[in-house]
Amino acid sequence: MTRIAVIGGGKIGEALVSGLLENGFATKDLVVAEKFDERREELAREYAIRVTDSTPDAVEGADVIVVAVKPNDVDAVVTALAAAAGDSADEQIIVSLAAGIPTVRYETKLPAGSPVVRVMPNTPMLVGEGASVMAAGRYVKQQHLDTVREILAAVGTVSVVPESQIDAVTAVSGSGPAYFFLVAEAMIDAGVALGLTRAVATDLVVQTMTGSAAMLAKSGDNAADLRAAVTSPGGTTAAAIRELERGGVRTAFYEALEAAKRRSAQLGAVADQPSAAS
Ligand SMILES: NC(=O)C1=CN([C@@H]2O[C@H](COP(=O)(O)OP(=O)(O)OC[C@H]3O[C@@H](n4cnc5c(N)ncnc54)[C@H](OP(=O)(O)O)[C@@H]3O)[C@@H](O)[C@H]2O)C=CC1
Ligand SMILES: O=C(O)[C@@H]1CCC=N1
Repeated sequence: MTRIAVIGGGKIGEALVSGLLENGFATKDLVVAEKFDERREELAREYAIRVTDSTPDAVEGADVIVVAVKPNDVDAVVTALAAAAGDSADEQIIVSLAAGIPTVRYETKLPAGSPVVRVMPNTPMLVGEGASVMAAGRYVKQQHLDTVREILAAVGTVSVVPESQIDAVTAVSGSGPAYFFLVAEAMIDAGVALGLTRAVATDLVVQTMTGSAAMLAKSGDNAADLRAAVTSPGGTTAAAIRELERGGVRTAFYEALEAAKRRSAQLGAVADQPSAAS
């Protein structure tokens, strides 16, 4: 089995570990490096995996190294990986989950030829329903992508795009769960305002979201047609949609996703980085 070291045991690191363990990966094949003492204890207790405070310790003997720290912490991790790389005889695949950080940022510091796969995952991988999108770095071969795909496929769908599209992917599916949670939160509050108990409103919203997503995935109809099918002439849905359109919901989504994509690009833009060609 592939041995995986996860650097950063925060929200997305935990979602990955938890999803992998739920889906057939063995505790002995997973190790997490995490800076924060309490968090280390929490992860070790919850998942019975090895958790260390040292990146060099975690990556020793790993086939795949997943970097799951905040974008600002990536450079420090890459420096540690570069120092540790000399100790490893075997090729290790680096998988970067950090929003915005380009593969070249790793490649310029790691030993020449290091395979770096940039991945944008999302938190539903915690329940095996993630959407992960991979982009290959300069030295990545098909066999590296196959290995990473096998890991991510245990926790959801996996697709591949050119790295130039990863900021857009981040705006759609990386941040996407937050948009749906926001809509759910607003609908639940609105249901409560109409007199439903919070428990009833929550159950109804969750099931309506689940059912709607299942219809989109399985019916073969597109979103516009499915929405039209709910909207009876002169009925309740038409009255509601008119208010949503008046509130600018559609424009708000265009603007929101543009802002997310822009922010992703900003996170990766560091003025003094060498160019990909150097
Ligand atoms: N959350 C999400 O939905 C998604 C996140 N991502 C990406 O995943 C990355 C992590 O995000 P998220 O999990 O939300 O962030 P978190 O802050 O929850 O987790 C990062 C963890 O890494 C720890 N850490 C920092 N530096 C090191 C280090 N050198 N060695 C070991 N551990 C370290 C942090 O500790 P401390 O807090 O003490 O610094 C923290 O516990 C980000 O780059 C983000 O862009 C991608 C897709 C979705
Ligand atoms: O908000 C963020 O920056 C991260 C990346 C995608 C989802 N969460």
